[in-house]
Amino acid sequence: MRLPPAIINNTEEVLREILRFTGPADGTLSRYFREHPKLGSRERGVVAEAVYGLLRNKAVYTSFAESGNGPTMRRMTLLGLADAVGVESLGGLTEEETEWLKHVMQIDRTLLPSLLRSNLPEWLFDKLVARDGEATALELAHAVNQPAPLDLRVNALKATREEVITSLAEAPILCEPTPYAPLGIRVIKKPALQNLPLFKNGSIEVQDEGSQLLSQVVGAKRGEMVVDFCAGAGGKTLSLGAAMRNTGRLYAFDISDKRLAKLKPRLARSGLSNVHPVLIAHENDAKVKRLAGKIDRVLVDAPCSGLGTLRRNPDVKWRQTPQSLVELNEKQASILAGAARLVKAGGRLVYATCSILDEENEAIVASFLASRDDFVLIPMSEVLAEQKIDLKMGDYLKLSPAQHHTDGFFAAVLERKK
Ligand SMILES: C[S@@+](CC[C@H](N)C(=O)[O-])C[C@H]1O[C@@H](n2cnc3c(N)ncnc32)[C@H](O)[C@@H]1O
Repeated sequence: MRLPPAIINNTEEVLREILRFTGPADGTLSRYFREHPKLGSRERGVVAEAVYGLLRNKAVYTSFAESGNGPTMRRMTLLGLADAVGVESLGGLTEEETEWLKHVMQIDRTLLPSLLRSNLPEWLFDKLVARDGEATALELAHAVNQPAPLDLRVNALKATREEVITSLAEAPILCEPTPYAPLGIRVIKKPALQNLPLFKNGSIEVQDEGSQLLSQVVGAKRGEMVVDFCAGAGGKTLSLGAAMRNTGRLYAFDISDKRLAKLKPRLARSGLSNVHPVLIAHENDAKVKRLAGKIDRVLVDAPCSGLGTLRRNPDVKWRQTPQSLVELNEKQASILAGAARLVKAGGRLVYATCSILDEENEAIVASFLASRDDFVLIPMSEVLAEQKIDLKMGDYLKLSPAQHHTDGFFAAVLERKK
């Protein structure tokens, strides 16, 4: 069935706003849908798919849109929509538009110049090529340009992975165990989960396999004192609390009360009672200093560029700049130094990001270690062996959408000498 012609105007309207890049695309899209309640669920789905497709392929679509006649933004919109539903499903096109769309959708994109084909901003593509070579950079660019699968984590306090898989199959929801994370499940299509009893009773949470692995390398155990220093809405807090079997004490620090507020209902579902959310003003807050030298494990899931999550947030690549990276690097180093004072002798500090860039990852860890001879790096290969995770890594956890089919994550484990 053809889509109503009005959907082109809706998509163009929201796209115009999103392409100003004044805030995250998902937030703008949700607000637009709230303000346009008459859009049905099918239409919303199509608008969202077109917008995300366009953000993923913005470089190529901009160059296509510059060919042909008429306003560029309309042609960008048509490309996003044609990609989402096919040219035949679009109503309200002129004959010329139909012909033009059919022509550009057939262009062999593998023949385009590398930078254009990567759909990355030039500064980022150049950085990746300088580090990995052009072929690997293009492979990564291709992998981050695909939509992410939906991964779930089983809450081991409430169910086993096998029980959840059986129960999902009855729904029926097609899924399979994730290859590396022992409690992960990859859902084949993307059903609405919110109303499933398994979700309501806290047996499952949505969490990318990479994020699950990152929590696991923290190695939090029963009865320990643990701090999740940048807890946000608590994706990793929940997995750490479950790994501690709801014992010990887990502090969830963050400077954003909005994000910590989102943790509350998730905590209620999870059945965890060992988690203490704490709003801090900054990394040197007196609440941090009071716990100095007392903590067994500290996770710093640092604020970062988010360039490892482009599969979910394709707008991020157009919103980050070399300048914003410099500012993030200063913050990352300062948060790591602030969090380090919490760690007791023999305790561990885990520095992590969802970035694929060395300057947010290895470089921050190297400069921390250069100034702190009371910390040593524990090679990730050892940590993974301790955790019985079958993944080949060197000193660091470096997960890549191209190789591991997770979001791009980095983690380093540092131990305070006894
Ligand atoms: C990558 S996000 C955390 C995601 C979260 N750990 C999860 O798994 O869902 C980084 C978080 O760091 C917080 N943050 C920024 N500056 C901070 C600081 N100085 N101290 C503590 N948290 C900070 C941000 O509010 C944000 O929630």
